[in-house]
Amino acid sequence: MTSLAILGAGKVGGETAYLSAVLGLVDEIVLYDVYEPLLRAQVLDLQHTGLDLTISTETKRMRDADIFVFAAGTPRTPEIRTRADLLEANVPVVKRCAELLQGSPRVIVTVTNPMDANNYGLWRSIGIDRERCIGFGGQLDSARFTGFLREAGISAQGVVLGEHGEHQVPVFSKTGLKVPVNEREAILERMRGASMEVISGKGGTVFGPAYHIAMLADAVIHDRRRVFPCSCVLDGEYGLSGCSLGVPARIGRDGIIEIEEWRLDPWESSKMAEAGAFVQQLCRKFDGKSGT
Ligand SMILES: NC(=O)C1=CN([C@@H]2O[C@H](COP(=O)(O)OP(=O)(O)OC[C@H]3O[C@@H](n4cnc5c(N)ncnc54)[C@H](O)[C@@H]3O)[C@@H](O)[C@H]2O)C=CC1
Ligand SMILES: O=C([O-])CC(=O)C(=O)O
Repeated sequence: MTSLAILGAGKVGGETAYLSAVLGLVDEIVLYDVYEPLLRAQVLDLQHTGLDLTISTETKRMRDADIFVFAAGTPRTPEIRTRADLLEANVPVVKRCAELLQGSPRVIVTVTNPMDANNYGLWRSIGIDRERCIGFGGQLDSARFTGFLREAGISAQGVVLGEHGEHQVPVFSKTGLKVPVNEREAILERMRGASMEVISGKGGTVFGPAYHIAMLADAVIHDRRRVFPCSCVLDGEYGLSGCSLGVPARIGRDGIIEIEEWRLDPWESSKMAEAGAFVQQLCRKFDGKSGT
């Protein structure tokens, strides 16, 4: 039996539960939200699909899940400029989540923003192996990057490392094409605003995150051992530590199997260093030192 636990049954948590059920990824979904009427409605709505699935709302069961998705907390509205601006609001939710997970599931996927800092915070607060904590966002940024490349007439699979936020690092060197710096900066600026266009129009990003979270869950559940751009707690990789940051990581049933160290060009390396310094400062919030 495969069990998926999701904390936060809102837009992303709810859609992830639905998609995982429809794709037949799991036998059991453990769903919880502090807002009881929403939780009840989401459970009923899932039950009304008629799919052969056990649905539980018992938080104790989350600790035994094969994969746990942390999607609880405050999302952005058009008034909240950056994901990092959500830190103060979501630190207490990270801490509550850590208390809930004491026994801890096999693999944890952090979605709640600012995702990189929160992934680091969960890892610090629960005290488990860093390989078991995966931060989600790089796949989504990479899909957006691929779309912008296509619009610029470049047919290549885009990969984005760095922060899931203003300090994204699109890896142009991987496309095999020479893209001048001014063109890189123009694409990067559009990438920074990509999700806000969706948030302004429909109140939040839903299909994109849910699809890619389900693909990540699939890699864990089926031990795919594929490389995903995702946020990992770093211990010297890319010259960084004291943070979780987007890097290429091979994902399997127990989480992160290995972090690949790609050769980045000078523009990418300097963006990666900036991203690291920025996220390190956010992560200090969880080290008991003042960060923001
Ligand atoms: N990493 C990524 O790529 C993405 C991250 N996000 C982030 O995911 C988070 C959730 O986004 P949405 O689903 O759109 O928000 P939402 O507001 O629709 O859902 C969040 C849910 O969390 C619940 N909640 C709050 N505190 C809780 C607690 N202590 N325990 C259990 N439930 C709690 C709320 O009642 C709410 O239902 C936000 O921080 C958002 O910024 C959203 C999209 C993509
Ligand atoms: O932009 C946001 O606040 C939600 C998010 O992380 C995304 O869709 O990439």
